[in-house]
Amino acid sequence: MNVEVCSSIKSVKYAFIYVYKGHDKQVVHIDQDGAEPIINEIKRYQDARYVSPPEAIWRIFSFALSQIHPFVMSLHLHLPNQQLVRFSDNDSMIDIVDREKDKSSMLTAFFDMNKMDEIARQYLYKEFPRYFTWNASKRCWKQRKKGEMRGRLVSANPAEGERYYLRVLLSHVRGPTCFEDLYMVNNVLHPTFRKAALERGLIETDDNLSQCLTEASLYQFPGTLRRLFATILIYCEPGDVRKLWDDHYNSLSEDYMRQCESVERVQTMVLMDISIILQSMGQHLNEFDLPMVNTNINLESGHYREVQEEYSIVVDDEHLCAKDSLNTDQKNAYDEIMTHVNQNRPGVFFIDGPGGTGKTYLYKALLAEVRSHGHIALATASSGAAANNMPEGRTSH
Ligand SMILES: Nc1ncnc2c1ncn2[C@@H]1O[C@H](COP(=O)(O)OP(=O)(O)OP(=O)(O)O)[C@@H](O)[C@H]1O
Repeated sequence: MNVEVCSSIKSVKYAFIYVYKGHDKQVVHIDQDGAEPIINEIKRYQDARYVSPPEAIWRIFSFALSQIHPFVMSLHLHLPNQQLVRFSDNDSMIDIVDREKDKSSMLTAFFDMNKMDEIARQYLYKEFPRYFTWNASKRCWKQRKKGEMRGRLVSANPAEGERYYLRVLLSHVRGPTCFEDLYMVNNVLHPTFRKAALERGLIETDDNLSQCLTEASLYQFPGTLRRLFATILIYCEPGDVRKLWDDHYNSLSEDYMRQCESVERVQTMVLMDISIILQSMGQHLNEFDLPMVNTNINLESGHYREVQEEYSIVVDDEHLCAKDSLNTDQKNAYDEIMTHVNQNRPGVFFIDGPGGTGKTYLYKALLAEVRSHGHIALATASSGAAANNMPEGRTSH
């Protein structure tokens, strides 16, 4: 049995990736006899997914793939009159606009409930599903009698402007009965949610931006966080960019840190990623107070980042020496496989043996040998636990 111990919410983020990333699959390409196939191994590796027998059985029997307890409800977030409306191709535009039902959303119904019910006013929007149930057909909230539910306000990026500040306000203001209540601070009606949030002291410092990154780092992966960081630099004008960088560097570089041992190289890779995003938005890295990119580090030798990562694997001396202590069966397999590698001949080998007979030991010796010659050896397994047994092993999906 594989047991995963999650010690922080961040570990949970990685555990859940398997639930949400979609099922495994395999891509097969059949070439015509005699035709010289064009093989792009990297693309194949990126595209190929694999349906393992346990997963196939699990799906054939329609066993549940995941379960959530307590249920989490995602709460609508929209600006005034910008709620989502559903319609079919044949509906007339006038009917769609006039349809009373569509004027009500979870958010406006939350305002309506606050108007009617004094008790409701003590809760934040995100706390609402705990005490009220959402009736989707009648578009209204009703007092909860049983069951458990948590609310999660859908995320908003600071680059979205007003929608983001509306989210900030809804996360702090209890009992609003309409959008105007959120624009209103100390009896002054402000023209924007941003101004109202500022007046309430919710966004007066970079704390707010830092909080946004901290919150995002709980469920977003480093690539998305780097995009968010670049977006913040451009649209949110943080006062102290270097502090924001220092405080969130670990989250921004989490993936590269796992793949690469050189601290300087990791930093350069993160900065280069951010630089590319900034350039796509018309700005340059050197306009911000960020560490200098070390131009001596060449990241361009491979077209694909995956190639770069594979080349940067450091081979363990112990694994390099393993080839000298293989037993006879291991040595036979090793020689056969290495002969194919050295003569550049294709081949598929199946190594079988009872538990503890040295299969992984052999893989380590093979991986070290191939990698030490500057070649790429992809170590994959169908489960995370098995992949972890091999140096730089990965789960194949
Ligand atoms: N030729 C060898 N010389 C020294 N130690 C070895 C050799 N082959 C295997 N071992 C050791 O034996 C133990 C079991 O080997 P290994 O983990 O490779 O087995 P396995 O077949 O992969 O097992 P499982 O199927 O349970 O994963 C390990 O501690 C490994 O270091």
